[in-house]
Amino acid sequence: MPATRKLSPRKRAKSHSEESDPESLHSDALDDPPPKKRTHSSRSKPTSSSKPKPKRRKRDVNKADIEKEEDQEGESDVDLKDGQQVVGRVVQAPKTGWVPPGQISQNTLDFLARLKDPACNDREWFKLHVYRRTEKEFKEFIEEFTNMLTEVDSQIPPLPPKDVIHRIYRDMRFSNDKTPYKKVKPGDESIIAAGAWCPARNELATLRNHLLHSTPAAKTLHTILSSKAFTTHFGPPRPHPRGERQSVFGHEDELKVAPKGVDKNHKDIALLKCRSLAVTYRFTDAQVVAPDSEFMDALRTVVDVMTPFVHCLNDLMTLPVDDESEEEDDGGDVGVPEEGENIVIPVIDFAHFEDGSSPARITHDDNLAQVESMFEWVCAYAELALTNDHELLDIKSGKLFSLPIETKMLAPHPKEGWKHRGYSGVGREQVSQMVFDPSELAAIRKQTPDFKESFDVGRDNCLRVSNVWLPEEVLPGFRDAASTFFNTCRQFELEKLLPALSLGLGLPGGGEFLGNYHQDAENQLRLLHYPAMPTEVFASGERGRIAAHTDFGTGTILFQDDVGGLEVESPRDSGNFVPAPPIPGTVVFNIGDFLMRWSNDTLKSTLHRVRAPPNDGTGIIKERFSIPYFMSGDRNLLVDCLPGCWDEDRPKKYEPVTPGAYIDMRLDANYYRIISACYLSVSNSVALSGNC
Ligand SMILES: O=C(O)CCC(=O)C(=O)O
Ligand SMILES: [Fe+2]
Repeated sequence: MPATRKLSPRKRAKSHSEESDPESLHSDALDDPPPKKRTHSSRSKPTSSSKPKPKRRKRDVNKADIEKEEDQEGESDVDLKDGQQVVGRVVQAPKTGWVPPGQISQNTLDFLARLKDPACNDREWFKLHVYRRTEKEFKEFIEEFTNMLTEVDSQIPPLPPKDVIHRIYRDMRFSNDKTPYKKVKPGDESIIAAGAWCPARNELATLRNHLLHSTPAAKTLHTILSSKAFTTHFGPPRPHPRGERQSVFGHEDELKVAPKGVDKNHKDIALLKCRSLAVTYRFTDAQVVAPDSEFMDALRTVVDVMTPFVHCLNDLMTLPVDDESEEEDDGGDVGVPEEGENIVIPVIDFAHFEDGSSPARITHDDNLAQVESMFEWVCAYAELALTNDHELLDIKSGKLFSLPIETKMLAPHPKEGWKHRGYSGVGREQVSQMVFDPSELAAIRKQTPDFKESFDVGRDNCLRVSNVWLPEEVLPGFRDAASTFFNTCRQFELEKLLPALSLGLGLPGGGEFLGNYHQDAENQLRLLHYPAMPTEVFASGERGRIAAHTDFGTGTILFQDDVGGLEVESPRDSGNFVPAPPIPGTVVFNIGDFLMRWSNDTLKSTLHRVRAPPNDGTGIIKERFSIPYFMSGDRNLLVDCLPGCWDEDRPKKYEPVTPGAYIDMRLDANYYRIISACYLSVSNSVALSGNC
């Protein structure tokens, strides 16, 4: 409730001196205990013996406000004795709505919110509305917070609140904005942040040196950034596709190009471009003012996750890089697991899935456990009874690509980029990972394109996109074999894979949930050929057969021959690619970006790439054949976050979207010259094999 306060001459003198010294406007100085006695009389103008009006009464609007508020409160009458004048009115803190020490009240948020209003952000308003109570509340909160912080992180010194709370006064000397107090952002924008913000030059150099040499500390950083707790709070360990904040990425000071002297294809280039390595966690106002110290508990959870990150950064910025432990990262040894890595890509055995015409169920508990474990993994091998059709990979597809180019061009990929059917020659497509900025795309496209050719096949009788076939006499039986292969994949998708995923995610409908969204899917089977190349082409390590990317859709089943070179990023160690070599009788399944979005990032799409296999001494890197089968949801069904993948603590991160709109957006980024086939990226690969 507002109250007028009379100031004695002594007080008034103090107030006058405060005008010229913003620091003295601190609430402690101003908001003295209320006068013991308040008198009521008509509000007096200063008497002739009063001192002149203070200069700072510069804004009539405030005067009017004061009068209005005083009148409203019926407290406009103040008996002024000689020598007294009203220099301001202190608005008392609300009487209700306060909370026990260690919590934040709505009163405090309201006060901070009003500071954002320029009409309030002036000294007069501040003096009149200083809520000493709010400040006290915040100091008590910080005291509790520091106790919690020092309990969780023993490296943090227990400093008193006054030493850690920022002053609210702005330094206006060099600013056009002359509002004196910092404007906090009201409305669900409270954050806790941790990390290294604009580290000094030497510290940044040391940190980058660790990354460049893949030191143990750098590996620890990757492990932390990719850990489940960290990604749940701060997002996947890679830059956001639209440059937004995600994990440590997306700060304004990030470099656009590689730091001087650093290879732009370095596996840690995204981290090397960061100048600040910091993460932020946001709380809604409702969370901040939640009763029973819920907010402090929530902060503790986040601090728990942040602590190893902070310790690791301290190491990265201070520990010298041990020359002995330097590992040259020339990219030439990709495909060979690093020593001590011991990474095993699980094999998911679908043998226990029921067979039959009705949607398959998982009938074996162990099997369900395996499916669940696949969610923790980038890439798993699962069994799929496609071994017979596999000959298509070796024979038909081999024959197809050895035809003369003029013959292959009898089934050209349509000019419309989105019609992913028919033949695309070497260099038509270059896979770019989530780059949507036109200038960046142009730069990527200037690089030599991926050396591969492809033939895309879709479902027969699709009205929107028809297949483009070679004349039958050119390659007899090819059309039949490719269609059969497509149908086998489709059957596996509907009867085994989608039910397994639905059950593994605990979706309603007994395994049928995801299948219902994949009824007319315009999936693509892509026959891929990477021609043999002289070793020198890959010698620098800068070029691979296909650049690191994630696939776009629900997921991809990927068949590969025995040449090798496929690698997937370890889910626990961002930037660390591990080989996913062919395992006889299995295929690889990867989860795509759309399913990641659909599942509110519960399932992670995983980066994969194809590097040249190690040099076998012949001077030639062997050709490679592979066949991805890209699965995507029904184009026009609007999908919202999957049930069970969001709740109050895990709010939905994405707007509903149709698979069609999402994939079109991704595909736009991928093709150049003659735009060729659809490219859906795989992550969380599962390899399928055996006798389901
Ligand atoms: O050739 C391969 O094994 C990988 C192909 C691939 O990732 C893709 O086409 O999306
Ligand atoms: Fe892919």
